[in-house]
Amino acid sequence: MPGTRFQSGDMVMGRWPGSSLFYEVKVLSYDAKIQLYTVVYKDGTELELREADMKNPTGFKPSRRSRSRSPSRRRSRSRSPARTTRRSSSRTFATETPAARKEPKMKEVLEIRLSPVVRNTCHTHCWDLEWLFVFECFSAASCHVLDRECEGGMVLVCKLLCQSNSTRMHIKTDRLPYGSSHSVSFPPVFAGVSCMMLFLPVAVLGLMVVCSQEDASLMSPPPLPALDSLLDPHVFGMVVLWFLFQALLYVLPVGKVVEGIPLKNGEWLKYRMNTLHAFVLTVAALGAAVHQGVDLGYIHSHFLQLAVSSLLFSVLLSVYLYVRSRWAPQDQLAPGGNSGSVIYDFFMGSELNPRIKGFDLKYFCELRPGLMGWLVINAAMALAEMKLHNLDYPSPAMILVNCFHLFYVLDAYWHEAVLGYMDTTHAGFGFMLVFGDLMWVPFTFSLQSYYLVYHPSHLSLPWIVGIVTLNVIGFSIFRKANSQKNAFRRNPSDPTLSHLKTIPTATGKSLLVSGLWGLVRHPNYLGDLIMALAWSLPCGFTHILPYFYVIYLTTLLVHREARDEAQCRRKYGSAWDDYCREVRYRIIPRVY
Ligand SMILES: NC(=O)C1=CN([C@@H]2O[C@H](COP(=O)(O)OP(=O)(O)OC[C@H]3O[C@@H](n4cnc5c(N)ncnc54)[C@H](OP(=O)(O)O)[C@@H]3O)[C@@H](O)[C@H]2O)C=CC1
Ligand SMILES: CC(C)=CCC[C@@H](C)[C@H]1CC=C2C3=C(CC[C@@]21C)[C@@]1(C)CC[C@H](O)C(C)(C)[C@@H]1CC3
Repeated sequence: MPGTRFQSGDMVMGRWPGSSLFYEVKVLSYDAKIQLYTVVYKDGTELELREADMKNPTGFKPSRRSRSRSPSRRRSRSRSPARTTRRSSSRTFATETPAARKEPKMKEVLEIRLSPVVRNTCHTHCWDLEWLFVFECFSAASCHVLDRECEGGMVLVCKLLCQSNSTRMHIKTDRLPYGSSHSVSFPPVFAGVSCMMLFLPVAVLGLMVVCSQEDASLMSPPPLPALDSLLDPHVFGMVVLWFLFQALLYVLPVGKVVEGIPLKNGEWLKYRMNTLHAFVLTVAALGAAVHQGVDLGYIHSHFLQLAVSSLLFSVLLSVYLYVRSRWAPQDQLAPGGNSGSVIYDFFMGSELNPRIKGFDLKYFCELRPGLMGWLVINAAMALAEMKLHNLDYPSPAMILVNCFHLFYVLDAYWHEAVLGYMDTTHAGFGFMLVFGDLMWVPFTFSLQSYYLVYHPSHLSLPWIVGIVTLNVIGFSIFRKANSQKNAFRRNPSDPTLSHLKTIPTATGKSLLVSGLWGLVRHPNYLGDLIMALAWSLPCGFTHILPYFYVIYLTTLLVHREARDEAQCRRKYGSAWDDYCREVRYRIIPRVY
């Protein structure tokens, strides 16, 4: 490349688009016509950079900077955001301009997350493929697609223009920043999603049927009753009534209104926090109904019918959600939420936070009809146990299970916890979550109390004390970890957290790296799993079925952890690798 400042093969420092961060790049070529260098970053991203955005590596010195802003946190080991990429003894792979040193300013860093989703099953012509690009920008910077290079109908490289500084980027789909792409290949997805939609409801019903057998063995499941005997219009009416009653409580003008997550268009969603009020009013209403002669035993005697009606209701609600999502504006869709496959979008959900006026369907379903229904079912099972075994009081095992579950749900209500969780902020609201909230949660989470109705379990006092202690330990870890993380995300300078060590990341957010978050990378999952075990133990060791919840939660959280890990690696780059090196275990110390 005669006459140019940098030659092909040179290792130089290149600015990451939209940010003030420089990373080591290799010069590939120079286009004299447009006066741009094509460079490749260490993670494989190819960009076209202007000469002004490239510097000689010798001019770079590692910056010294405290890891945290609060004076108390400054005591902890210093680490610059340069550590978001690795450093060698001889040179600095990334460094920052003084402007980026104050963490709030680091919001200027642009994080690009591309989720290409094929919208068309036709793989023959590349222009038949539409792509959905999800950009998570921490500044007003945005990019638009200039062009695509395709081969065999698949997009290989996307050419993007970063509007904030006119940088052009070529992003290879197999080399997205931090190596992630979720291109959807339809035939397997279609089959997988269809199987899950059939399998999950049948599994719930199967578990319920086995639970009511004397030999509650999964090895000898009895046949499912005929579907028409399970579909009862009266029961369906009760399910609809329950949903509407909870919806009515949700819209009551009590409880404070808080801001949740910002939408892609910068708007902040508002949520009314009145789950505890709703809980108290539900208990009062049920108390009044029982006083008026309503028999809660109906729930036990129509348990399967209730589950089937909830399933039907979930399907209808999901159809409504799918249909309305077709008209939803693009900026209200979940990442990857409009894949073009009916079945996939129906299952995963397209809209992120579907609302009817201010009524947030996802937030409502996550916390109310299902979780509250779970508690009511538990109470009904305690009554059924007393009736079946002629008891004055429920058994200690039943009391323990009821109390643990009640405590867990009240904790969720006290903290109105779901706003910052992955499902609220990232997942579309489709059949999976609707079914999860309205059928899976109430009818599988209550399996332990249902099991105890038919399988009495005698607990000695030391055993009771041991189980309660285990639950307290699990809950303390779960609560403390979630509260610390939430408080830290709300206010990173929170004085109550100033004793904790943190690692800064290039996005401007830091990661907690000591205390519970220094023990394992998901202490909140650990606490949840310990609690799950404590909930199963009162049922004894005769059958595996009461341990279904632990098995489900372990599977779900291990999968979630992997998904979150991939997301965090993409978001935080090698700062996340640093965190993983410092905190080696994911969920269980020294085991996993
Ligand atoms: N009972 C049940 O069926 C279920 C219960 N749960 C429970 O729900 C709760 C929430 O779970 P979930 O939403 O999956 O995940 P988390 O609440 O753990 O959220 C993960 C996010 O936390 C942030 N984070 C990760 N590590 C750190 C760190 N070291 N310091 C600061 N922030 C960090 C990252 O987001 P960012 O950096 O962007 O803020 C990451 O994406 C858990 O307690 C879980 O056990 C979950 C699923 C099912
Ligand atoms: C198999 C299948 C269809 C799974 C769907 C998953 C859902 C059942 C769960 C996904 C995340 C959940 C959370 C809770 C309940 C289960 C679902 C909906 C939660 C509301 C329970 C109470 C907790 O305190 C919580 C608020 C932390 C929790 C949030 C995640």
